[in-house]
Amino acid sequence: MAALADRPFFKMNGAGNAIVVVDLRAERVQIPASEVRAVAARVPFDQMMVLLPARTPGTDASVRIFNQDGSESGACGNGTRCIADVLFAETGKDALLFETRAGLLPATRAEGGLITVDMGPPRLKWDEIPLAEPFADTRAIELQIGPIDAPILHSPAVVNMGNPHAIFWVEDVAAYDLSRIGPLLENHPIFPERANISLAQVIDRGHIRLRVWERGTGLTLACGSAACAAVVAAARTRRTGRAATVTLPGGDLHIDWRERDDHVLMTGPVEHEFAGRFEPHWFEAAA
Ligand SMILES: N[C@H](CCC[C@H](N)C(=O)O)C(=O)O
Repeated sequence: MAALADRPFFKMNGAGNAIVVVDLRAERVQIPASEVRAVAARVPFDQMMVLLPARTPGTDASVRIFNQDGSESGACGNGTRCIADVLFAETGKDALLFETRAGLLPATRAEGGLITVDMGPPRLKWDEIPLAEPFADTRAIELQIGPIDAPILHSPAVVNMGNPHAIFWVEDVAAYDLSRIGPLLENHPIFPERANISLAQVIDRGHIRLRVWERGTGLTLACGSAACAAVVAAARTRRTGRAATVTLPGGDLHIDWRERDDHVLMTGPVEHEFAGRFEPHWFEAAA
């Protein structure tokens, strides 16, 4: 029988980012990519967050984060807020610590029912992104698409927030066909682990508008780690300060790149949509 068959799940969203939450803390289960894709075909999601038994003392759960195509991500800010909301309700705690492939992520309650996740420090060296070749300055790397003398997009900033991001500065985020450009850039050979691709428009020193093509998933209404990466990239080039609001198609996220410890804090909403159970027959072709 499929590992996920018959398991209960929650469908939620974080600022519009579509999240499925599966709680497997009672046992340690292997989840084949084919089963992740089988779920995505029935309950469309951007990420599936799988809670597994805590491994490190002091943590509340370990988490695996799957994209629609079955690939894994080290970080998902919006999904982490969703699982925090589920565990806040279950445990009555105000602070939680999750272990992901990218490290330990603390989550806390914020004002107005919002939730804050500490996404840790950004990684900014070329081999930490990772890029396929050395660049001394990741604030703007040499990369462009379109005609050589009239590029459609060029010179992105690159940031690793537990996952790889490229941010292209544009005058108007709505002026591009991101569903066509996104896959070309996601799979560009400069990104050996692929990348999440963002178009960012600076509104003012405290406000960015963002559209994201997510690695392994595609166009999304919101991507938390991309919002963090955009503010880091903006602050590094003095486009904004270290704290800014990021407006995504699905809602607003508040990002604060804390001076004291270099950590990036992301605050935003979560929403419960429905609960369900993965039907065994969904996985028949996935075996
Ligand atoms: N939506 C997520 C990020 C997903 C990133 C994933 N697409 C990858 O890096 O493979 C967020 O809120 O941070």
